[in-house]
Amino acid sequence: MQRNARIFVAGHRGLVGGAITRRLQAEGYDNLLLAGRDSLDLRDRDSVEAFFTQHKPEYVFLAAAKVGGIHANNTYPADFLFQNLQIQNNVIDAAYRHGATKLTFLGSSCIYPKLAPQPLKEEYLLTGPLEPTNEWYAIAKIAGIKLCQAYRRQYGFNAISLMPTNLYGPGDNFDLNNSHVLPALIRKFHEAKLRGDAEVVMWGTGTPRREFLHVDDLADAVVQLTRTYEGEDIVNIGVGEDISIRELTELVKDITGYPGAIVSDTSKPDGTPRKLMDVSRLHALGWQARIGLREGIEQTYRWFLEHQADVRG
Ligand SMILES: NC(=O)C1=CN([C@@H]2O[C@H](COP(=O)(O)OP(=O)(O)OC[C@H]3O[C@@H](n4cnc5c(N)ncnc54)[C@H](OP(=O)(O)O)[C@@H]3O)[C@@H](O)[C@H]2O)C=CC1
Ligand SMILES: C[C@H]1O[C@H](OP(=O)(O)OP(=O)(O)OC[C@H]2O[C@@H](n3cnc4c(=O)[nH]c(N)nc43)[C@H](O)[C@@H]2O)[C@@H](O)[C@@H](O)C1=O
Repeated sequence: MQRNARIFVAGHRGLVGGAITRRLQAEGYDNLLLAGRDSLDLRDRDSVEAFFTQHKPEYVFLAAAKVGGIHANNTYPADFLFQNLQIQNNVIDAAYRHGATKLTFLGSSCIYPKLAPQPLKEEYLLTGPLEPTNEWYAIAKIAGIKLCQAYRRQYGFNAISLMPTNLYGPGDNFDLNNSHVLPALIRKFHEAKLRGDAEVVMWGTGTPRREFLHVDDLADAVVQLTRTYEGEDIVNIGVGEDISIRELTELVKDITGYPGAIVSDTSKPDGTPRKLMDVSRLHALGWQARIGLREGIEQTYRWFLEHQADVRG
């Protein structure tokens, strides 16, 4: 990937797209194509076609998607399935037809069966039923993986698919209903501390286990693998360690300095009991996470404090 290559980061205002953009800029890539949803709605095939005709990106990072936590996934199944299929179909097909050198597609750990053995190996894809709260999103992501594989087999298009674990970091969505657990907890504890609330609500039982990767680590892995990995097989991107939601809640409480109690709302879904990535393929490709969870949450909390006025949600 030459420093002056035309690189389209789709979704550059999001958590992941923002981190990939920062990473590329820090490495001196100075020909980034950064059209936001206001000027380019990726659900619209004609607009995507016009964009690719005009700009002919050589590299495409597909980090635009309809994204949300367990509640959003469960509440808007049609949006998660249809919009994600539209975005990825339009972008992957246009990238191929307009001669892109490479496309990097991002899936998610939720593509694996709900009760798959742990840690989750890449070959467990399509071996069992999905978690019901996010099966719509997972089906779209699986279709994206398969589209990349099919275009590689039939047309020789160099599309790779990377599967990040749960992510967090600067630029996250801090909406209390639609975000993922980590930004939601940061905001809940911070606001409860300011208001002097006696308790903070943790959704579900606290027993599910999740793995969390800082988005700057993710961006590092995505850029490295885009440079070095060419293959049909998907690659997990994670840390290889997990934590229970109860332990995570205690950790965020400690970092934010909230003195009150934690209570469970068991009317909210737990989702998948455990999602721990097997990262042997990733390690064999020469990449390992660097940012520890406590350090990463502390840094994200500082970012939240500095940007509260413009956080999403
Ligand atoms: N966050 C996580 O924990 C994980 C994320 N991933 C994957 O990483 C990718 C990025 O996720 P993340 O950064 O967290 O999500 P965000 O919601 O933070 O960002 C998504 C981006 O996509 C853009 N977008 C959405 N719809 C459209 C559209 N119709 N046209 C143009 N742009 C659009 C959004 O624009 P706008 O701001 O205008 O809405 C936003 O910039 C996704 O593929 C997701 O599946 C994978 C695993 C975990
Ligand atoms: C990345 C991944 O993200 C989603 O899956 P998820 O991992 O289940 O997502 P989550 O971060 O929202 O929740 C993790 C756990 O945490 C608990 N929990 C406690 N308290 C809060 C809370 O306040 N907010 C949220 N959101 N969850 C909470 C919550 O009940 C659950 O047990 C997918 O839909 C899918 O889209 C996907 O790929």
